[in-house]
Amino acid sequence: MAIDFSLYLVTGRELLPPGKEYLESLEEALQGGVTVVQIREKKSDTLEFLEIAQSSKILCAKYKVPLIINDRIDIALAVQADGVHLGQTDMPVHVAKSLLPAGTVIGVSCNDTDHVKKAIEDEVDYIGIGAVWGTTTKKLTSPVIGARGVGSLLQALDGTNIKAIAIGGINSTNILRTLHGSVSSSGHRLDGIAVVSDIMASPAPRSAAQRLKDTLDAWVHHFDVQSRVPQVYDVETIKNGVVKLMQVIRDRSPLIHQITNVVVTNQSANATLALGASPIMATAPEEMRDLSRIPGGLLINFGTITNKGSMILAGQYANEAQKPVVFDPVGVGATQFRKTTASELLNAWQASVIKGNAGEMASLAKSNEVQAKGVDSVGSGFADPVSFIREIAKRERCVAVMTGPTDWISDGAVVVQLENGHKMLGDITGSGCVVGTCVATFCAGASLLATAPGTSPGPELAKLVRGDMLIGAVGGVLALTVAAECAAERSDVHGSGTFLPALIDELYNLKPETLLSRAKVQVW
Ligand SMILES: Cc1ncc(COP(=O)(O)OP(=O)(O)O)c(N)n1
Ligand SMILES: Cc1nc(C(=O)O)sc1CCOP(=O)(O)O
Ligand SMILES: [Mg+2]
Repeated sequence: MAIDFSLYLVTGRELLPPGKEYLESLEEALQGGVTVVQIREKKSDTLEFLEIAQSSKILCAKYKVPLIINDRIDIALAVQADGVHLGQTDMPVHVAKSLLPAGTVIGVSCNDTDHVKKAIEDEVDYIGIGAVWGTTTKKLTSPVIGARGVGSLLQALDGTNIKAIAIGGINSTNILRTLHGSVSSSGHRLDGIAVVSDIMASPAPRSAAQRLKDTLDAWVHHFDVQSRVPQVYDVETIKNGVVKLMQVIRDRSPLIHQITNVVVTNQSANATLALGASPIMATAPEEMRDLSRIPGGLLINFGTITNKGSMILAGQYANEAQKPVVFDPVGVGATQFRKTTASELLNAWQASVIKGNAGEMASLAKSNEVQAKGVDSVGSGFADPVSFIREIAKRERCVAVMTGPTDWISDGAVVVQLENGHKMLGDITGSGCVVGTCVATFCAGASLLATAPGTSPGPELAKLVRGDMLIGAVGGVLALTVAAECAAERSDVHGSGTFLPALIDELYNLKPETLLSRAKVQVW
């Protein structure tokens, strides 16, 4: 039997909120888009398990959704379930197969590659990979594996038809990260996610399921259509796209929420205003949820790393709201603490853009080709920056921006090379951080453009991060580097002290025609 595993509900009656009946909750979840249901009854005796399985089967049949039984072959036989789910210490697969009718779907839990190898030998139909994230629903016996851990188990399935579902702590704030982050380096991806508490503990299971399903459907569309048929970019498309975003930002003034470092807070806020957007430099965890609901973009510049909790929350809420998240891992190569924090953040949410200098990007890619010194990189750069930036974008499943005398930007397919800027940018503090601000502002513009009244965004735009993040990233870098050229040429600029205010002025007065005529863009 072919099962759609995309949104796999595993029941947990003990988690129902007060006043919610089990069958009412199950029916609402089915209406919200659950595609397969597993009955998991860890505390019931046999009769109660049987009755719950029977009543669930009737409801699932009404919505044409298959039913799977956790652990118990006898219950599966009694209710003629579509399948069983077995853990590593449950009945061995070959014994279960000898008892169950041919065609019964068999799934097993896998936590490491040996489990996956055995599942392949046993010719199971699917594996449940977990736990991805921490969960309070079940006492875990192995450490959580994170999205990247899922990817290495997925790779072990290459060349088989076995389906893969991730489980453990998945909810609407981390689903995007779970899906993107788990794609293996061979391109193997999940067939679905399994969820207990995000649906069962919800007072509104229909909308909880619907939220997850919407993201899943958009993900499948994005993966199947967008990634296979990448958008075609040429220099003119890019330049015109950037100019359009300049106008959108000035017309609609998106809110740019920035968690950044104390050194650059003031100039970042001023640069945002100069571009026509609205800055808010909020760091309190209590306001992260509210801010995510306002259209715009989020910049996380981890500079002095003082607000890690808020950075995690802000990114997760922005993912949930499908808003752009721009990550600037300032000085990430400088200390072990920075490296650990960067990977913690990148595991917690899905970045739309990662921006750094050569040293920072090398550190994220674990490459020794370019070294970092403090927040600066040393050396002459990468021998093959085109391949490097494309690979890091592919690996992180986002747009990657590497700044320097030449700026390199990629979405994993196309690579854009920019040759604008002025050496005086290196004479003021935090010019790299302000590039991050400009990128976040242009990405917010791209997000607003994709959802403007009168446009009809396809499902991939409506549900994943909205808008063209590549054009957003190029726009942010170009705006600042072209403004820097204009500022440096002014007769009232005598050194770094006069350069900074002139730079803000030039951003404020930047005209589309100036940008179009000065932009030095090459596409690879
Ligand atoms: C889809 C899915 N994946 C994993 C599990 C866990 O099964 P198991 O390891 O047998 O643990 P229990 O659920 O029995 O506690 C699952 N149930 N479903
Ligand atoms: C039943 C189960 N199995 C897991 C595994 O890792 O095998 S984690 C888990 C519980 C998942 O619940 P929630 O979605 O509420 O976190
Ligand atoms: Mg079990």
